[in-house]
Amino acid sequence: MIQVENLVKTYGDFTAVDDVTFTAEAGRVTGFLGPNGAGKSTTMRVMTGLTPATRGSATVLGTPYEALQNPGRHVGVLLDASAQHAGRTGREVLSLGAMTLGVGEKRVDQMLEVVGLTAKESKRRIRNYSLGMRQRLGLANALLGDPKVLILDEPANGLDPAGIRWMRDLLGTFAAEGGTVLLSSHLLHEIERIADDIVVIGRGKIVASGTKEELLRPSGCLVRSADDETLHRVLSGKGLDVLVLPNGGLQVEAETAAVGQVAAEAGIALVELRGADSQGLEEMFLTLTSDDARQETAA
Ligand SMILES: Nc1ncnc2c1ncn2[C@@H]1O[C@H](COP(=O)(O)OP(=O)(O)OP(=O)(O)O)[C@@H](O)[C@H]1O
Repeated sequence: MIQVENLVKTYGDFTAVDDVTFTAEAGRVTGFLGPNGAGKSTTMRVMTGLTPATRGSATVLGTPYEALQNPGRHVGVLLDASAQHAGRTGREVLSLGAMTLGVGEKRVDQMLEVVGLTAKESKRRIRNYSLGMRQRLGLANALLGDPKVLILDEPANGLDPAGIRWMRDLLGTFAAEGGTVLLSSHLLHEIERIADDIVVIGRGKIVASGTKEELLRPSGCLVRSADDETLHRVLSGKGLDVLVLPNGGLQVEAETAAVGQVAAEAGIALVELRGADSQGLEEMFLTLTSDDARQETAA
């Protein structure tokens, strides 16, 4: 389990992580999402003892990372697959890791097999690895100490479709066996498939967290009428949240029966009235972080 409580990280007068609280539970995969610069990597760096917190705390298995004895036996970390020593071979990196952790060389062979790096590839220098191969090696390194917790920053980056599916299965099995997985990713469709729980961060603050089902549950209803403008005014007048949909019609945070009643009282004929569809993760993410995302502007 990972617990982050009221975590604050400032750089000078800039607040990168602003009072962040969430839990990644054992036996579950938690997706950590946010636009560029939202504070995901900074939070993960604090969790893994690489950056000190300004205030608040992050604990892994109930203990701050830096207080864990032989942390690699408890927590597998992959924060930047490109940061591995380019002049070493994959096998050398894993062998050194195995020595530090006090696990045998046999574990190196096992992990190479788990991540699908062949004996020949493992003897190549990392500078000649593709990004996907570096990710696989990074994951092998993270798994080396047979940890209970995995903290992975963009692990799917650079993996081909088969690699992404392989990683999904691997992390799913790890969690099913009682492990805790926290992973960040910009691949929202992937997160939607793999994550049990989702935490969304925007400009250093948590903007949503909960189970995937809770967060993606449809809410409210869709209504189209002969006079949407008047209907909008009447519904808003009743204190209901109303959103004008780009392709016509309104989304209202209320039961269909209540909306029908309001429309009838106002004498507005309805063309369509139904429960809202479940919005996908991408839609939810863009809605929640629309204020925080950088706008891509043409030069
Ligand atoms: N050492 C540092 N000094 C100053 N500012 C920093 C430092 N590290 C991170 N930041 C700033 O903190 C903010 C959060 O950065 P962070 O890398 O955590 O974002 P992120 O959510 O991981 O983004 P991305 O999706 O782009 O990887 C950014 O504005 C970044 O510029």
